[in-house]
Amino acid sequence: MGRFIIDGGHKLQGEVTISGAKNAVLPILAGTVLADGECVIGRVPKLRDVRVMKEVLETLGAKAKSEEDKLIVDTEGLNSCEIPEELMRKMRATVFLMGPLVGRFGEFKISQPGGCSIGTRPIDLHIKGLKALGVEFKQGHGYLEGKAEKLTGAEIHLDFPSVGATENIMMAAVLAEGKTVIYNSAREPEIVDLQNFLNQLGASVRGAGTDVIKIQGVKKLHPVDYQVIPDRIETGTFLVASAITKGDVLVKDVIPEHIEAVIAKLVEAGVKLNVDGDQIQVIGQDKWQGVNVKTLPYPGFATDMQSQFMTFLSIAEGASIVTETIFENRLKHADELRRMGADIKIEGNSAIVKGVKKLSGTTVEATDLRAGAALVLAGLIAEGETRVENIYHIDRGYEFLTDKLTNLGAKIRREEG
Ligand SMILES: CC(=O)N[C@H]1[C@@H](OP(=O)(O)OP(=O)(O)OC[C@H]2O[C@@H](n3ccc(=O)[nH]c3=O)[C@H](O)[C@@H]2O)O[C@H](CO)[C@@H](O)[C@@H]1O
Ligand SMILES: C=C(OP(=O)(O)O)C(=O)O
Repeated sequence: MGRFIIDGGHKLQGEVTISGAKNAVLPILAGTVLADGECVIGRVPKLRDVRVMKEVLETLGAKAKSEEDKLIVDTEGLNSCEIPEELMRKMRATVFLMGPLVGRFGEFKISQPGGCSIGTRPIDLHIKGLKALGVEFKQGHGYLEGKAEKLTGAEIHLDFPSVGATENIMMAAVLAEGKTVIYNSAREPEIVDLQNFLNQLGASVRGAGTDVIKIQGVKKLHPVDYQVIPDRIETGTFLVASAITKGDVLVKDVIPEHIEAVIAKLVEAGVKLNVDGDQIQVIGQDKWQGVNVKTLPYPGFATDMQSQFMTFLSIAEGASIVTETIFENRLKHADELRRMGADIKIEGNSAIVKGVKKLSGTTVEATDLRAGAALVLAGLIAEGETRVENIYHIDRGYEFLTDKLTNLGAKIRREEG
């Protein structure tokens, strides 16, 4: 399974460059199916989820090869619309293939997607949206089939601004006949990135970044070169890593507007940050205050930063309340942080965190991707050695994590087996 072994207590210092965004590149790679030919996607992070997406595309008949930080995907030879169950189970983002496959070929066959154990994560809103465009669904033993003779634009009201449902509907609608309007759409930066990619392919999508997205269907799309946005969650994780070790780190190649909510909370807690263009300098402080955090859809505080922030608050001065409103089971890291000496009590969907003076190293388990990141952060400041088990979760979302942290002065190594 593999583990990280961290010797805590070292200040992080220096510069770190942020990789491409996992949550932007995955729908974009799925979206390459829409264009018949070779797309060159740039700033592709080397992550487990990206490798799975590449394997899925190859299973469908596409050719995909990596060149430095590029992934070249040729979807001309695509000859299957069925994703095998063992690949579906490997990650959540396989579900993004529904929209592109039905858009280009009028059909798909998938099974329930995998992903982090942070909640039940139904796909009813994806299905509702695709149905509105004309997709007929058939559910069998462990599979879900979708077919459409023709896709027709529709007005779709999402009950919740689901990121994945918004993306799937966008990708199905670009080749539908007529106009689609998605109301209460998700506003995350990754949606804007997908809109930009689709429009370069020749689609007509407007409004991403707001809660109404309008898509005018076109007849055909063509392949392009495209570069994905930097990862705002990796950015936030390194800001916290610097702050929590009282370090002094320049975080480079970022889009600060994408993590304003995290920056605002760090500043409220007393961390000094200098934002300058696409760089953020974190100036380490000896102490910081507890603050309350509530996760919300963008532009609110991202659920994907909640765990890492909880580690930060676990050694703040005073108490904090962390409330998780997006996923119903995303506070599991609290148990592991408690093993390291944190004082955290769970009440419903909130964690009451009372700052302690120090954490101490022990063996802890990553229960999901960001919980794993939170434990790595805890390991960086803990007294003694921390062993973070099940790091395959962390490999889903952080490129070159040990190298990046080691370059900043952390003592972290990976042990396989
Ligand atoms: C690959 C990717 O981009 N993953 C991100 C995406 O996940 P994902 O797209 O799965 O997240 P959603 O925005 O869809 O989910 C948010 C909430 O809506 C619920 N829901 C969602 C769809 C649906 O059909 N029915 C339903 O009830 C979910 O269970 C969850 O409680 O956005 C999340 C919220 O910002 C992030 O944490 C994930 O990192
Ligand atoms: C929950 C996450 O990812 P996914 O939706 O791919 O499971 C995440 O990136 O924190």
